[in-house]
Amino acid sequence: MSAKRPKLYLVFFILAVLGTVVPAAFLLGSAYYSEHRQAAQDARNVSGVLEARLEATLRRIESNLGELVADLPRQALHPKAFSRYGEAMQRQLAMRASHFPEIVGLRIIDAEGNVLYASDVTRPRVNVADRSYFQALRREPQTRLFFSEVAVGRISGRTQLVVAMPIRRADGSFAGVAMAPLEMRYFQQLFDAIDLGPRGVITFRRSDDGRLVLRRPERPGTVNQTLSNNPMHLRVEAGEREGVISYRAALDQMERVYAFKRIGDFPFYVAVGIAAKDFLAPWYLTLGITSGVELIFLAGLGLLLWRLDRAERRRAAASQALASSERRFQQLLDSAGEGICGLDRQGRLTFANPAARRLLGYGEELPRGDFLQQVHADDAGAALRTCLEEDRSVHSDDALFARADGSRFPVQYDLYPLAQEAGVAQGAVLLFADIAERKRHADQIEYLAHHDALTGLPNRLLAEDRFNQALAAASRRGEQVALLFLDLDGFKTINDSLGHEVGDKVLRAVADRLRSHLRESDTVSRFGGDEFLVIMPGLQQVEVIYPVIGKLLACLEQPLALEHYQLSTSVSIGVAVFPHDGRDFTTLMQKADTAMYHAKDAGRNTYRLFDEAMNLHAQETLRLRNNFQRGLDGDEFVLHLQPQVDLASGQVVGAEALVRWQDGSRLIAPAHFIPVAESSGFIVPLGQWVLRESCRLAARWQRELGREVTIAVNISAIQFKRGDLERTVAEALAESGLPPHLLELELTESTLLNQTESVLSTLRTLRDQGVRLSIDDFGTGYSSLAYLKRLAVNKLKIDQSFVRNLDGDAEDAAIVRAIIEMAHRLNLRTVAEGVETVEVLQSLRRFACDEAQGYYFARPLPVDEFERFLASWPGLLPGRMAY
Ligand SMILES: Nc1nc2c(ncn2[C@@H]2O[C@H](COP(=O)(O)O[C@H]3[C@@H](O)[C@H](n4cnc5c(=O)[nH]c(N)nc54)O[C@@H]3COP(=O)(O)O)[C@@H](O)[C@H]2O)c(=O)[nH]1
Repeated sequence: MSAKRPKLYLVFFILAVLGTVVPAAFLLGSAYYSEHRQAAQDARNVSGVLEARLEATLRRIESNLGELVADLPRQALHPKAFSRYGEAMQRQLAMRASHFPEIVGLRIIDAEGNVLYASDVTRPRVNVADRSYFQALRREPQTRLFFSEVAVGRISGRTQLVVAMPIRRADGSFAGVAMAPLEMRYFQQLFDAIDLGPRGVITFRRSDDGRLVLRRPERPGTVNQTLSNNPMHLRVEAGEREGVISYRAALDQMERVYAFKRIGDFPFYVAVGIAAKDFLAPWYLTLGITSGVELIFLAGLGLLLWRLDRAERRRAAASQALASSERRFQQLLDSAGEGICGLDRQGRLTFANPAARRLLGYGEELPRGDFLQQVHADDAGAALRTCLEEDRSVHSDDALFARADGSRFPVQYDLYPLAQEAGVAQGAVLLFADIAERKRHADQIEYLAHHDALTGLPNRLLAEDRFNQALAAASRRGEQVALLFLDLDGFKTINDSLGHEVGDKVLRAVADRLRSHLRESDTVSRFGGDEFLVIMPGLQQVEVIYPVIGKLLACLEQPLALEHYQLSTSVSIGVAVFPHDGRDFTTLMQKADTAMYHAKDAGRNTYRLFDEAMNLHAQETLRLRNNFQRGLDGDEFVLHLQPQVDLASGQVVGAEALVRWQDGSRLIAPAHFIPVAESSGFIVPLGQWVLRESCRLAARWQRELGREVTIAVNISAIQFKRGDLERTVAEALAESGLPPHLLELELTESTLLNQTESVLSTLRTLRDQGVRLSIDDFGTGYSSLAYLKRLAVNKLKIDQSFVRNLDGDAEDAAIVRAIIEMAHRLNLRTVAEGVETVEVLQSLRRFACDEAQGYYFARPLPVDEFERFLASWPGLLPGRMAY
């Protein structure tokens, strides 16, 4: 219905247009034709009147001229007859002419063209033999009547058209002319008196050749002009005597209705034209007014209908939008995953979407009675009911709803009061979602966020939280809390050599053991890697932790049986205690960590309690770490050289390069910074610098002093692991030009023990190039003979702990002697370090030790001092003579 209405408006409008425009057009059309007819009639009337008048004039002139010619004595035409006939002739002519206001006068002309008599001039002495009428009549004397062109008369001086009649003798020959010039001004005045409207015209023309005789209004240059292709003249030429015709005039481009009429039998016709613009002016006015009124009416009607149509369309669009909104709303309700229920003011269910029915286990039939009481399993129904009555919205993130079968499930819900109508609340909408799954996820996320995935132990976050709780309780009760920082010994080796899977099993097993040896109130946490933390809260005395630590050390010492492996583990433990060592988690953790490193340094598989000295040491370590690069860039590292003396020749045959750090005025010993450089990795660039500098010095001594002094350089285990030792050595040799046999690399036993096959091959390559290898601190480690053979080292450096007391300690002496003998059997040279006394020197010589190094000869010396020492060394050893 509503869709059809706009079309109805259009039909109505079209009918209105047709109903008003068509009659108006018809009436206007009738009026138009009527105006046309009237104009034609008017033109015809005027042309009829004018024709009658002009015909009468011409006929009277014709009869007068005829009478005059007939009555004229032919002797009067003789040139000398004027005296006899002149007066009488003029009188007669004047009398006749007085009846014709249309003519200028009457004239009698002889056969030579002399005007003999004139009605208005006594003795005219004018000749007209050159005039067309005269010549035409002389040529054709039988002509009845002749009409000339319009011209200015010679006697009158006025514009005229001559009507001429021939005078014939008895034998019919030409004797002269009688003529009457028509006064054009007279006819002009006659035409002017007729009102044909401002653009009306009257023309008087010749019917034979169309020449214009007279036109009203006048148009200069048009008189005597012929016509060509004029539609009216064509009809006259065709023989029509009268008629009506409409056309646009070529002369002024004006549309007119013309009525034309031939003037009796004379060769003239008169045409009367009334301009369309004149006779249609009232019609045009009517047309304008009618059209205006019509347009205003139709525009008003159109506007009204358009507004009605628009209002109708809007109404239709609004109701469509409402319908689709309702559809969408219904779809929303049906497809929503959330339960949506409508409630009345009494808490009764008015509707429930499919999700609500499914979640609550309802069928088609909705439950009756107080729905809120039924559904709210946690007894909050009454409270909710109150909110409903008070039009308050309610939100709950965690509530329990009861299903139809009585089972319960967790929900999140919102209760919104419905808008009031006429001041009365409409009830409420209840939206709820089953959050069981979400809760499970949240619990899972919560668990993962606070536990270590591998062992299931609390992670750092939860440990910190537990610690803070323990700390708060301890603060209240005046108790202490211990933090035990545990790091597995040698775990990295297990991981690297047996793989991560075995490593993970070890970690899980360690976690289980820790858990099983601690109380419920203690927290065991894993910090990632092989680091664990134990929090022991509520301690009255710190001493109670010692048996626990003992238990932990003991339980982790027990070999772990993992599938095919029987693995030995141990742990180093650092302990920090609240409030003694700090009052917050971060500080205590740092301190427990520091203490743990001291436990590692102390040989592992033990524990250390944090003390302030450890802290200072840790700070110093940090300071050194931060300043290493600056030291290297600023040339703060220097080499000191300690001579090595050949005990057979007494000559200085070598020097050990020992690095020092000139940190401002402080000269830092290597024992202080080398371990830090090793733990930070800085030992790699530092070791490269030592190698380059050592080679440069030994090459200079060879080049400048002509001395072949072997330079012994200490190589750290880290340089093997992280540095490109082979290339570094090659570059140092190439750069300095030192022959490889003058470079000796000092390696510790422990370094060699932990090396992989690739490191051993590096050493063999160096050895093959001619670089010497010596084993430093020999006797303190495993003293494995196997690698001596495999590496083909050149020299053993007997540790100074055996050498120093060699003289007074029989055991040390035996060890030193055994090392020397064994070395010699293996074809190795020996060097004893730490020689401080002449007695020790003598003993070494007795044992046939090859070289010696120690304070007895010189302390490690700066380069210039060493060079002076080298130059001044006498080459003689005490007791040499006795040897
Ligand atoms: N990886 C690198 N290690 C280096 C480098 N430079 C030094 N070091 C290692 O630092 C440790 C300490 O060295 P230093 O303080 O220089 O001590 C050396 C000697 O001064 C000392 N010595 C020598 N003779 C005596 C003596 O008669 N009595 C006595 N009490 N001490 C003496 O022994 C140290 C040399 O030891 P060693 O290397 O085992 O020959 C030291 O372990 C260096 O290895 C370096 O550039 N790289």
